[in-house]
Amino acid sequence: MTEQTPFPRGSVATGYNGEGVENAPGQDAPKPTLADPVGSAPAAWATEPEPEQPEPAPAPVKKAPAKKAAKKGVGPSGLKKIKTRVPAGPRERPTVIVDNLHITYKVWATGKAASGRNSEKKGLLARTPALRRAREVHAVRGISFTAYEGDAIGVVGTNGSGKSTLLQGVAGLVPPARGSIFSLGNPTLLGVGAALMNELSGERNVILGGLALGLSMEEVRAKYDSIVEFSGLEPEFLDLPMRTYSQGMAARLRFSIAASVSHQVLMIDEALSVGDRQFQQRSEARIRELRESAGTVFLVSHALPAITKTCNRVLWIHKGKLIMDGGVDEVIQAYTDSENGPE
Ligand SMILES: Nc1ncnc2c1ncn2[C@@H]1O[C@H](COP(=O)(O)OP(=O)(O)OP(=O)(O)O)[C@@H](O)[C@H]1O
Repeated sequence: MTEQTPFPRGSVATGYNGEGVENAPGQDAPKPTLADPVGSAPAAWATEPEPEQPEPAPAPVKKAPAKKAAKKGVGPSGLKKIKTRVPAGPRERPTVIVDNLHITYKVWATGKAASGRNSEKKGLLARTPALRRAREVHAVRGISFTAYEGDAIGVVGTNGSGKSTLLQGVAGLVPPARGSIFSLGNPTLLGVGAALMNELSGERNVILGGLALGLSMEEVRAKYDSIVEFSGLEPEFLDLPMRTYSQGMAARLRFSIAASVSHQVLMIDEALSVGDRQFQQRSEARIRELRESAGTVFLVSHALPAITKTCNRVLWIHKGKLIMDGGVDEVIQAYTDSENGPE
């Protein structure tokens, strides 16, 4: 479990110079230009930087073996540092600016979260002080990028590299430890775990989900048939509680509800991989439409072909750092070729 704090909202990012972004992944990415940080743009929110904390004493730097250190362009993680230019595209207006974002989770060594003062005093752990030391997982380490209207951004990386955490940060579900996130509108995160009500029928969940997305009852009624049709669920299932659905069926319904409205920023975390082939094709086409309607779509997936077909840009994350940000072909190629690439 994570330790969460209320997520401040408020100021606004406008006037960003929307040119191609030169990115030295995870390290020397340029600072976004934020003119008029408070006020006049469409509804937006931003995290507020935390008050300055004294920097902890630097950990002793482990020297890389002489042979490796001599290898030009290779960072301490053993990954080749690659500078890329994000391909010129429909980059008029930024929709998401992530500036030097750090996200940490605090967990007890036993796997229990540091959920409150009392948890220290309760149970067996209280008698075994060595075990109940909190551990910090630094899941996102200084990531910076800017997303633009019309961008469909694939996010790739091995298991545990920080992809989901990054999207959860952008969605405001986990607070940044450091850094800032600026966004137009409220980014919608569609994950496999996104909550619908298991005890309610599919039909009720379509209505509930539509209302939760800000549609009026009339708009939900008008979209109802197309949502059900898109999901491909047999009509008889719509009367049954969601808990009787398979994981794939539930994921299809969730995607269909979320994709029925245009989002300024829609983030999809592995939700596509659970549907069948036909549904995946429909979903990929819908992502392209959403992107064309000037929204920004983020797609976290281990299915590289899905990313190749739907995205114009890819972020490669490794151990919480942005390794590469660029066009689909070059990033997928570098990721696939890397020893830190797909398992
Ligand atoms: N709720 C949590 N509490 C503590 N640690 C977490 C939590 N969620 C993720 N982590 C840790 O943060 C790191 C990044 O995890 P994250 O789920 O973001 O990776 P991912 O790239 O999405 O992985 P995958 O491809 O397996 O879904 C991992 O080390 C993981 O163990």
